[in-house]
Amino acid sequence: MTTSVGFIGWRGMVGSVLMQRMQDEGDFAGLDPVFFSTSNAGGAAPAFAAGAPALQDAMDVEALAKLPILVSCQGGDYTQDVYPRLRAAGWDGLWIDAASTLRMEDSSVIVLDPVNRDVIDSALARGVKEFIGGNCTVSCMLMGLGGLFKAGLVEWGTSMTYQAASGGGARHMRELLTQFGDLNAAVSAELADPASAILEIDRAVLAAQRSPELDSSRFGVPLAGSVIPWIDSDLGNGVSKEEWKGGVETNKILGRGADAHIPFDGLCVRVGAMRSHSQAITLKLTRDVPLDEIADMIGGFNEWAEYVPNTKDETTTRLTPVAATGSLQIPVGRVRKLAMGPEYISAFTVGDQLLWGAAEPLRRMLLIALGRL
Ligand SMILES: NC(=O)C1=CN([C@@H]2O[C@H](COP(=O)(O)OP(=O)(O)OC[C@H]3O[C@@H](n4cnc5c(N)ncnc54)[C@H](OP(=O)(O)O)[C@@H]3O)[C@@H](O)[C@H]2O)C=CC1
Ligand SMILES: N[C@@H](CC(=O)OP(=O)(O)O)C(=O)O
Repeated sequence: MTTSVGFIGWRGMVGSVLMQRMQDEGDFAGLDPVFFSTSNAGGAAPAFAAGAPALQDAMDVEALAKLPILVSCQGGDYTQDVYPRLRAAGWDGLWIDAASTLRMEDSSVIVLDPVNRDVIDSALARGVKEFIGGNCTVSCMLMGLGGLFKAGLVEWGTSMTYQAASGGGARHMRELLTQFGDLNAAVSAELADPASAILEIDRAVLAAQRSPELDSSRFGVPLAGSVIPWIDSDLGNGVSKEEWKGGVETNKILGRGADAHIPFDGLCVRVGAMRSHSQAITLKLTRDVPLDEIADMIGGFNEWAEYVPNTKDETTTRLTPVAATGSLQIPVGRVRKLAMGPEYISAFTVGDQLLWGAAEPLRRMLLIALGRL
């Protein structure tokens, strides 16, 4: 028997990675996919889905409500607008979503099954209908370091992130590349001349970065050759929404109620990496644990967490966005005891935030809902 599943947002950054993973894993077998669009209703369904009907209007609640399962990677504004109207129209199906809109609702579960399969299964048994992918940095962090959290070893943690342009979506990646190109073009003649003065090049690049001509419409300020230490909205108390998610989502995924919250906080920073989010983490452990035991707990937690020995060679070859992108593996390295005491450890982890940070938990949630995983 085939199941009809509606896909919204399938051509965006997260959606296209999800579509690729589903093709790679043969997940479309036994599915009748129906594709929706906010911009091209009536257009052709994607070529990989032979036989699928033409694109349907993603704003058409009646069309959406015909499907028993909907998977949305369209974004938070879309969820906020359409989801309540779907429920108001009496739709009783399963909603699987990448957006943050519903994550902290009591009615929803944040899905990251290698960490919280028990939470997902009990929610399904209770009739929960909202399964939401977690924030990318949180999901990648828990995929890598979840073994320490699950062992009850983390008293508190802090994470300083280095988040790639792709976290903003397809158009943000294009903007970063365009900026790199424009900056290069501003000094290409001088670069070609080994005798040209580096300070002249530096001045010309800075002038191009500060020029209103440089397209910064997506990020708001230049990212190429710079960093932006604020991600997502301003909560008005000095905390960015991205930073707030780190604490609340970590605890919700782990199923820890208010009385058992693990304090987790830090600063979130956008950097000019294309894809894959990195984070430097400090953990205060509940007791002094030898480093080799910590390494075993990290690497043994799931088949994707990968302990990277704390040497310069291993770190620089395996622990970068360039090394991690496109892979489901989550390398965790730079693990050492800090000068503050034997219970304080550092770690650095990188994860392809479009895989474990976004598409993969949704793909697996769909398989769980279909009884295939
Ligand atoms: N990017 C990330 O790392 C993560 C994102 N998320 C969440 O996932 C949701 C979707 O994010 P993301 O995929 O990054 O968003 P995108 O901006 O890449 O895509 C969202 C939608 O934008 C429309 N769109 C307009 N122009 C383009 C274009 N040139 N190329 C592709 N799509 C275009 C598409 O809708 P249409 O086809 O209808 O026109 C698409 O579905 C958001 O809620 C986000 O917060 C969650 C975790 C990580
Ligand atoms: N905010 C993240 C990506 C993202 O979309 O996260 P969330 O799904 O929590 O809004 C970033 O920009 O890197």
